[in-house]
Amino acid sequence: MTTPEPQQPNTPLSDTKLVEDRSKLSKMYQHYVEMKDKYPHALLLYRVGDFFETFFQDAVTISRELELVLTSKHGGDVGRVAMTGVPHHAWERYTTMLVEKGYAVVICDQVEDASEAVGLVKREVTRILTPGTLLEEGMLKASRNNYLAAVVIAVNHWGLAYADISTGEFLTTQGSDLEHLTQELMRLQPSEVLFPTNAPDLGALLRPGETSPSLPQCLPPTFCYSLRSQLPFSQAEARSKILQKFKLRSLEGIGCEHLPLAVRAAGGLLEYLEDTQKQNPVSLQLLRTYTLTDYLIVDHQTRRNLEITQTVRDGTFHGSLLWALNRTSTAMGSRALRRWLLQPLLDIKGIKARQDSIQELVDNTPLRQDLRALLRKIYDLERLAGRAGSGRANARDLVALADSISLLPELAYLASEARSPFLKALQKVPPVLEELAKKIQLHIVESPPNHLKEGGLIRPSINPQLDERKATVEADQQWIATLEVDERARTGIANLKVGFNKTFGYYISISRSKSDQVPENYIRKQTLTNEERYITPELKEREARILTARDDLNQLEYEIFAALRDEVAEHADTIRNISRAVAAADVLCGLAELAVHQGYCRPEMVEGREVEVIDGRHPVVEQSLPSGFFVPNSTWLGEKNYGETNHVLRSSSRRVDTKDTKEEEKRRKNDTSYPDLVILTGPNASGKSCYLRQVGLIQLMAQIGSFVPAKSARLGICDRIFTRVGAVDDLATGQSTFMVEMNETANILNHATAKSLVLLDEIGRGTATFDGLSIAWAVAEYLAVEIKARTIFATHYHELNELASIINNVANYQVTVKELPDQIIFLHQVQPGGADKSYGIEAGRLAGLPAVVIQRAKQVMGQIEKHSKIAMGLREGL
Ligand SMILES: Nc1ncnc2c1ncn2[C@@H]1O[C@H](COP(=O)(O)OP(=O)(O)OP(=O)(O)O)[C@@H](O)[C@H]1O
Repeated sequence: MTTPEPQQPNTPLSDTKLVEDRSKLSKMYQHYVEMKDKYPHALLLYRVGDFFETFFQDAVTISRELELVLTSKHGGDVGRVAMTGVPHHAWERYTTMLVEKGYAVVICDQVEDASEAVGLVKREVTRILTPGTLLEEGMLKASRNNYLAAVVIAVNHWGLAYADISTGEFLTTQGSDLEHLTQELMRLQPSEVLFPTNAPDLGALLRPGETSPSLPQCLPPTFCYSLRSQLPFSQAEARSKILQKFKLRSLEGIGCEHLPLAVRAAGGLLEYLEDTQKQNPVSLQLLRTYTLTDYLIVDHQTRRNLEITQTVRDGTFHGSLLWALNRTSTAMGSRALRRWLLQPLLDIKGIKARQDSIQELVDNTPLRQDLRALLRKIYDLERLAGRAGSGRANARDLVALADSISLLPELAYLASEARSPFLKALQKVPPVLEELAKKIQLHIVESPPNHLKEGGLIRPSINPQLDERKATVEADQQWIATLEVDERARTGIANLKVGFNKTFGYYISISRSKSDQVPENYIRKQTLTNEERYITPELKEREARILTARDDLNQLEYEIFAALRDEVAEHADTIRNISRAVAAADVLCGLAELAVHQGYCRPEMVEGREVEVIDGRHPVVEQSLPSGFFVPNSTWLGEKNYGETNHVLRSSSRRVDTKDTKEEEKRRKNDTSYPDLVILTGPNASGKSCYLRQVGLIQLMAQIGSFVPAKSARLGICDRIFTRVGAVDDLATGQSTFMVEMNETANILNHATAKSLVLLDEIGRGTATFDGLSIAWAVAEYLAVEIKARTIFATHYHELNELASIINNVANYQVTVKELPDQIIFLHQVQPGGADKSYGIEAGRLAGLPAVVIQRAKQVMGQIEKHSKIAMGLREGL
């Protein structure tokens, strides 16, 4: 903790610690400092009239972060205090910016009417916002979950729990390999991670990039970490917290009774939610335990290299796989598709169930189109239920919820003939929800205002007391409305007006030239340049009645609304269950639409290891190129008898033409023996990387149950997909390009199995040619012989083509080009055989290297080739 520097005289106080004697502060600041003491690590927004003000150090931080003017205000006998503020109606916008920057924000609001307060206005903390505990619509991204995670690490084991309080999801797991914990956090991309510690910075929220010695190395520094006390994370505390929250007697039923670290993480997370959401406890679904091995493991590198949710180049959504596949119609659907893509399945039955639904929707175009048209009208039921469940929904939320629920019977009707289980799940709409929707529509006006305490929410004839109060207010308002006409007639003053302002209430306004004509019962209240304002005792009496009646009316409306919201809250889980079914149906409708429009096929999922793709395409590049420009390519991998039956592909470095590919395809029909490892060679920019990624993406798409961009496909299940693509310096951790490459390669060799799919692009490039080639050779050999993982190894080391003649389960493929006398044409076709040239100089020419450099490069290459003994040496030596 740093000691504050002494303050210069006359500069405003910018640190509460500098206030030596708090009694010298004015009353309000004393209260402010008291509150700030309770939340030293958060920014405190303190309501003063129409503003949320911040003082002392928070004012300095906020003015810097939000680029607001830093001013100061008299704080009592201590002099001036640093201050900045935001208008109260805009708090959500400013808070969102602060939370996005990784700050926790505490809202301290006025909880009594300032005009009725005796002494200091009563203020209380009404909301604590941290990155992982947001519920407000404007603060959340519709297309992705907002996860809060909790991590507990003990010797050789870890526990991880996570929740999205806006949708109610709550899951926990436990593992032993710390690498898996890191990967799981990278998959979830939580907005905030809780970590128990005994360190003195307890209670701090570390923003992304900020470090603390109490955080273990395996936790990626890219997230926000809230450092919490150990106690709620202890086994006994955590267990009882879970039992109490879900009214359970044992954890056996939810599968974590024997997973102490999973329990500790989940309990600690619940305690944090209780602590930060005191005013409105969040509603969560029953905790679920999951196992990492239930899903295809796609590590962070691979997810990045395959550009699943964002591109590598600039991190944008546009150009990612999710972008190419997303045809969903609802926010729930787009979140679900994202989750599916980040957690592909291993279970063939589960995959086939999704495929069956897609097939049904592909075959039945009217059903697909009708469902999609209806889904587009459905709001985010999942998050609406979440807000209602924790008492934060406003009247517009309830109307949106009711409108969406009332579309569900129509959805059920459309799905009534459906055969596949995912669509059948839409067939049952719980009657209680229909009743609830009707009740909301009956009670709340069609377009209610945003504010809940200013009336205008409830329809007439719902509550006799409410109608009565409304009638009184209306009668009095009517009296005032006719007063103007009556008084004009009575006084003969044609420009007499009745007006209202906040300070004086109702008044009668008369131009000064007519002031000698005012009747006797008028009492002068205010004189302006051109007019005089008067009141009458009767007018004031009416005014008092109107104001009190209106307050009562608004209060009663609010109470009726709140009771209705509580009723919705009781059914939050039911709404969420049906919204999960809607989300899944939406994803499947979208995937079916995509399959139809992009000409995808249903892959046959098999128990074996084969990866057989006929005329596959890259799902993203295909959509980015003009129609018909993408050249489809086939893939054959993963059948163990390869070497014994195959002779064609083992003839290395052979150039083949299209006829050979056709023959190869014909031969393949009767022969299921495919290599495990393919050495893929070809000129620069010919399409090797694209092909490599295409194979990975097709496999991944198949394991989420989607159809795939190919003429046909037969695919065995993969346990992991690994990629090693491109070379990027990891400056943040001080690792060189080559070290990053070697670390990633080591990870692959240590974790890949015969069921994995390994995609390697140019291993060994970042070092001297001999070292690089030797490493590449040894890595390929290890993968083919020791692990027998299905592998595509793209390389410019043509020497590796020799492996095919030495190892049975290795084959050579090349991406072909057409060579003309003074240029090459990229055919982007993958064919059997190995390439013997890279045409790198030609690529340099196309990129615009000066002609003299190209000329000189050709000369140098001629000489090097003459002297090179690399290939010969390897052939003889190995
Ligand atoms: N099958 C294909 N059909 C049409 N265009 C393709 C195909 N494959 C690749 N391309 C185009 O060729 C470009 C180069 O492809 P890619 O980056 O895969 O080449 P590469 O062989 O890996 O090159 P290098 O060895 O220099 O890394 C891509 O940007 C893509 O637009």
